Amino acid sequence: MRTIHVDDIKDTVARLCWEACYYLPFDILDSFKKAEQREVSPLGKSILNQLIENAEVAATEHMPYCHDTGLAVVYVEVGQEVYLTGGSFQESIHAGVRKGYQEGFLRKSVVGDPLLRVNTNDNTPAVIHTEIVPGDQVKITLLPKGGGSENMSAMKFLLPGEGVEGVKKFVIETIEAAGGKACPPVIVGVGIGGSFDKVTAIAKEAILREVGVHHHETHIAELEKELLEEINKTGIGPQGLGGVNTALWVAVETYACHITALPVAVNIQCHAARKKSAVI
Ligand SMILES: O=C(O)C[C@H](O)C(=O)O
Repeated sequence: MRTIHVDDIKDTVARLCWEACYYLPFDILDSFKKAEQREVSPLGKSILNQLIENAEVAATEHMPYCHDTGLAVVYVEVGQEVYLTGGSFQESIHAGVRKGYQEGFLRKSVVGDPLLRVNTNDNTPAVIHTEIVPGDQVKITLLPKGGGSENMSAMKFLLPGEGVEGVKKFVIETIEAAGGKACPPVIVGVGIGGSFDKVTAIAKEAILREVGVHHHETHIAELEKELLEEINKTGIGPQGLGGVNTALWVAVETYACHITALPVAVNIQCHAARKKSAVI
């Protein structure tokens, strides 16, 4: 067994909060540059250049890439040979978010009660997904999820007979309904299968996948390519002002499901596609 103190988890989460919000990942920045080269709309090109410049300024000035520094979604893979000591594991993650958002001067975007709507003023609580995995390490991934694109995400139970064509139709309808409100160019995470809860979980996991990496199964990789092409034919374009870059990438994750069901979820990630991991 390896002993890890929960304060290490807290400090790592805190660091990941501001690192994720200041430094856009390389794969996302690279996808902006490729999108700028393909873009045919002068306005679209200008927007993509502004996104690239914005990312560079945020990184050099150590400032948030976007004013919406998101709801902190935290994925933790805990090795089954790890002994966590020093207090509550869950509380150490919330404490890390509290510390990271305060010390990193990140906007606090969480209300404690969805109906009473009073800001918790420290961006807690986080949304925490924990998985027990082999090994003696703890891997933490921070996904600060912006509100605008999350609001445009959707889930639907299709009839199994609707098949892959039904899935494509639902994804395109969701992207068209989102239009400019999801801050395109977006990353589109699609979940297919599982249950009501699982399908949305895998759609969100999909947006964490590196841009440029397709699903390992050929028919799913083909679906990703077709969806990307169809989404970019909508003409919504950068910031919804027209162009050939509505999405930078589409990632599809699947899971087994009930014989009567074909659940589909579309989790839209705005161009502020922040994600950062660390291993303890
Ligand atoms: O939360 C916000 O500031 C706005 C939001 O991210 C949006 O996309 O409109």
